[in-house]
Amino acid sequence: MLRTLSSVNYRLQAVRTFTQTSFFNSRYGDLVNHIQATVPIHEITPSDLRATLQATSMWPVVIDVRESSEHAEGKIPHAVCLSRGLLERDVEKVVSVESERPIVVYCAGGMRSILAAEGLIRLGYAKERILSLRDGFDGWKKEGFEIEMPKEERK
Ligand SMILES: O=S(=O)([O-])[S-]
Repeated sequence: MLRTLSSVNYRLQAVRTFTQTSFFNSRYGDLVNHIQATVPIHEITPSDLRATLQATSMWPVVIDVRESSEHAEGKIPHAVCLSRGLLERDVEKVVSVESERPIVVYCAGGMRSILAAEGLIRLGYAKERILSLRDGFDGWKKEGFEIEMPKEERK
């Protein structure tokens, strides 16, 4: 499905159902699936996000909602780190509710970002602006796309 979001074309992915794995309990999966059944949150693939970041003059705001302990493995270039726990509190410092810029949220595997996206919509961000990165940072890495490593901390 191709959808126009301001000047940016996104190929939106069909809503999918998450099945339980050893990484999360079934209630967590049920919660994510419930959001996808009721809201739902649009997803973008790593390839489509990369193409968008390379092609468009209207970059989406990319927000990394992983915890700081997960940043050692790097992040998507230019992404803003705002962990899931601080997202609703601090997101307006990064992008305003009134802005038309698309927002892509990502986590490690693509589930927490669904919850994060729902939180943004509840805050008042237009649903049409919000995308979750399918398969998250793991999917981005698997494609072999660029990774920005954290700067060495000064001692
Ligand atoms: O929430 S997660 O997909 O990063 S495990």
